[in-house]
Amino acid sequence: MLKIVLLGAPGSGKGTQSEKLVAEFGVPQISTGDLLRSAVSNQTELGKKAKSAMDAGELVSDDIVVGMIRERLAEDDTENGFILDGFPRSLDQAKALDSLLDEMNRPLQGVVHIKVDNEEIVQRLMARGRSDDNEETIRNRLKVYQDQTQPLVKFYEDKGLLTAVAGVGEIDDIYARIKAALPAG
Ligand SMILES: Nc1ncnc2c1ncn2[C@@H]1O[C@H](COP(=O)(O)OP(=O)(O)O)[C@@H](O)[C@H]1O
Ligand SMILES: [Mg+2]
Repeated sequence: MLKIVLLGAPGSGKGTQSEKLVAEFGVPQISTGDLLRSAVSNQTELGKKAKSAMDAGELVSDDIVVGMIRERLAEDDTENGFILDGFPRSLDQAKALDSLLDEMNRPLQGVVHIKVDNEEIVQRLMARGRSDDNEETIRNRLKVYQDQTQPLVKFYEDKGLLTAVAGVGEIDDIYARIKAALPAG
């Protein structure tokens, strides 16, 4: 059983580290960014609504992402847990997640905060070069992260759920730190 949130700036390595956790623990990674990008490329109604916010590096509306998470968590493969990547991204989303997990009687076990400093983040995102990774969007996403997502550090700290790990160095070394930070049970 592993029910965790990976918290960290865009480009902090949440996706990379999730893949390794998925392989080892056999629970799915749930990435709102990946779900949204797939909705955009499939040109669904939801994708059409989300696209402009994504292109601008803004947050997509809560009703869209919370609805997506609600549906995804209802699927059978989350029976043994989940790794949330890129959600929650604001206090409102964190509170929505709390009540959702309450409803389902599946409380969160822990939150791992992958810490990488801003300069390194900008370098990584510029190198990644996804369509929502141009310089202006990157700058805006970092601002959105600082304003809206960073407050989650305190929110989860206050709940006694947060562990921070250094997100720099070799991927395998970071993974070892994350494993050491995982909640027991
Ligand atoms: N929880 C969320 N709430 C609102 N918007 C989101 C959320 N997750 C992803 N998005 C949208 O999708 C974009 C890409 O997200 P993501 O793939 O998680 O980026 P990264 O992995 O670089 O942090 C975000 O900039 C945002 O527009
Ligand atoms: Mg990601």
